[in-house]
Amino acid sequence: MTSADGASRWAVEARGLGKRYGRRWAVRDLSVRIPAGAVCGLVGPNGAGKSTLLGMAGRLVRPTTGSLHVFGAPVSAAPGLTDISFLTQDKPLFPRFTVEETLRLGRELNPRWDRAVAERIVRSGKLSMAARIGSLSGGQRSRVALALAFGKRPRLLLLDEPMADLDPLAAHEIGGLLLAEAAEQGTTVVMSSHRMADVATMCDHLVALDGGRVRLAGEVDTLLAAHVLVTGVHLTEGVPAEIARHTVVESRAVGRQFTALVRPRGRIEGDWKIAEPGLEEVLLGYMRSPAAPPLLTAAARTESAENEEDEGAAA
Ligand SMILES: Nc1ncnc2c1ncn2[C@@H]1O[C@H](COP(=O)(O)OP(=O)(O)OP(=O)(O)O)[C@@H](O)[C@H]1O
Repeated sequence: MTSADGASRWAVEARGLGKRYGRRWAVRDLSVRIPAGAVCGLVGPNGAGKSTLLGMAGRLVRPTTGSLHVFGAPVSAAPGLTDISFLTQDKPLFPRFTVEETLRLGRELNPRWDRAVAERIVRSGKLSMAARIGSLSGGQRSRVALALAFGKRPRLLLLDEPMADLDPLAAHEIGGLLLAEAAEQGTTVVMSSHRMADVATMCDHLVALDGGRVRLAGEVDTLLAAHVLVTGVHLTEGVPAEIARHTVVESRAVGRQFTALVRPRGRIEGDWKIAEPGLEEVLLGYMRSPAAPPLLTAAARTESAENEEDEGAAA
């Protein structure tokens, strides 16, 4: 879909997207949208397919099946090259270059180079422009790599675990910087992370993968609002009938104490305590329960999937 000014509303749109390595699918039959302007967390256990999806959007990995559009154009189309900046997990930089030489290379390679943005990111870490990359700590290198990525002024910034080697203070500082720069430049950010706290504080959208498939996708607030935590006393085996009427993502009983993560289809009857779950509780519930049906909010569903099961507050 394109908006009135001709720009696509969707930064990323995958339909039936798949990537197979040998006989094994890393990403399988994936249909999902990420709106332009979103800061989207890409989460899931090791081997879920996060890097593969980022790699396909960043043109480092060629899809086996399906289609992938970035801002409405097929990802393979040449004109979009400068629109995308992809920071891979290994954050490749030349160790013998100084910070200044690294930024100069960024300027020479990128026609839309924004020197002020790149230098601001570097200077806010109190890095010397004369320091060699090889002499920097992991976190300091991450900062230079982010400066390069933002200096490109991409419309879509793909970050593969950008906070992985940062201490909590640096992660907090770089996270804030990233959000401020993204908001100022209108950049869409898709970042993979295992750090739920970062995702919860930074991201307004979420795509959760497991086994190469989407388990949850959409606005964080809408996804959270679609779930409740139900607790109470239950004397018999199994899920109580009044709970089983709803979509039960996960349930467990310890003694007489019953707990369930539920996508309610209307009011939950009975003497149950109902609470709002946190993002981590929802994500862990889906990761522990592979049989629970996936949930994509209306904003995340592609048209081909729009007639699929409609339930809960997220529909
Ligand atoms: N180049 C490759 N060759 C063969 N298999 C691969 C390759 N890249 C990824 N895979 C496989 O694809 C699956 C998904 O891997 P991917 O790196 O996308 O997962 P991930 O979610 O990013 O994991 P992590 O959280 O550990 O970084 C895994 O089973 C992995 O072994």
